Amino acid sequence: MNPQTAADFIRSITDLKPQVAIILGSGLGGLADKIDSPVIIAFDRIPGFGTSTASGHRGQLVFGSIESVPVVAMAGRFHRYEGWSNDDVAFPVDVMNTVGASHLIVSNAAGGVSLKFRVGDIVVLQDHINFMSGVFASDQGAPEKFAAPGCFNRPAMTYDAAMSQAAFEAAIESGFDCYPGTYLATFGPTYETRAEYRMMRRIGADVVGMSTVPEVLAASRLGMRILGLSMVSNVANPDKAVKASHDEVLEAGRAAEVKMEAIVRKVLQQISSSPLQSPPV
Ligand SMILES: O=P(O)(O)O[C@@H]1C[C@H](O)[C@@H](CO)O1
Ligand code: HPA
Repeated sequence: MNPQTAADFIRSITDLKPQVAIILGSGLGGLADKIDSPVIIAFDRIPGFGTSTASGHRGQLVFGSIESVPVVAMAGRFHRYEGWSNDDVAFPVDVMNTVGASHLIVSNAAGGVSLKFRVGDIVVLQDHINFMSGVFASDQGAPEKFAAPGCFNRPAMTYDAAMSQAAFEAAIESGFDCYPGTYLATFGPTYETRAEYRMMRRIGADVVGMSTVPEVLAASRLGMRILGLSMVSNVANPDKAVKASHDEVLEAGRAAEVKMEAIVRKVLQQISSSPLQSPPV
């Protein structure tokens, strides 16, 4: 599916040109209710979009503004474990970029692998480890975009220093814990064994989740500036048998929404007052 077809459909409903795209992870969808003058489009109306089936994901694109910055938020996302291909998961990023977004704020709920994290902490992604199968290849073959010159290069990485800095400033101002970290993406949907958590900690992961990397790779390919945020929804403790559940993940997300909102507002204020200066790292 061509992103332009989806963009044309969206244009028939709203001519708002978003500067920033926001992907709201599990339990974090409430931020969509904070968007001024919202125009809501259900995913299943948009050509090429699937239907989000994971619980805690509403399945809507919400256009409007926050802090006077035009935004589009994805309330819900697609996951590989729901049966979508990498192209399906990344398609909305292409579409949001086609309708104008040059920046991406992508959030998720994730297990805290690093010993220092507590439930509700926010981790500002500096890098990722990709354990999802086949992320660089389409499940349907090799589409043109992946065969472009340079596609075998390391993705020009990726997470934006100035947007990260704004996130840390928001945490200091609002008085909550926020750390830099590396996200490890698994295919899911099972949570990890204790041995797997131990291995992830050893190889340098700070948080583990089941999303984000396909969207980040697409945004990186499109030259978007990217802020990645994980909300620690459960402590991935290799030393104690603790059961993780999706309900726990959703509940932690709702409790941490206020922190995500503080960060998003700060980043958007900085974008609107003086375009954030540093290039992507
Ligand atoms: O969409 P995100 O990454 O926030 O969803 C997390 C990861 C899994 O989909 C699920 C696990 O409970 O929540
Ligand atoms: O512990 C976890 N592991 C994988 N994905 C997750 N998403 C939330 N918590 C976790």
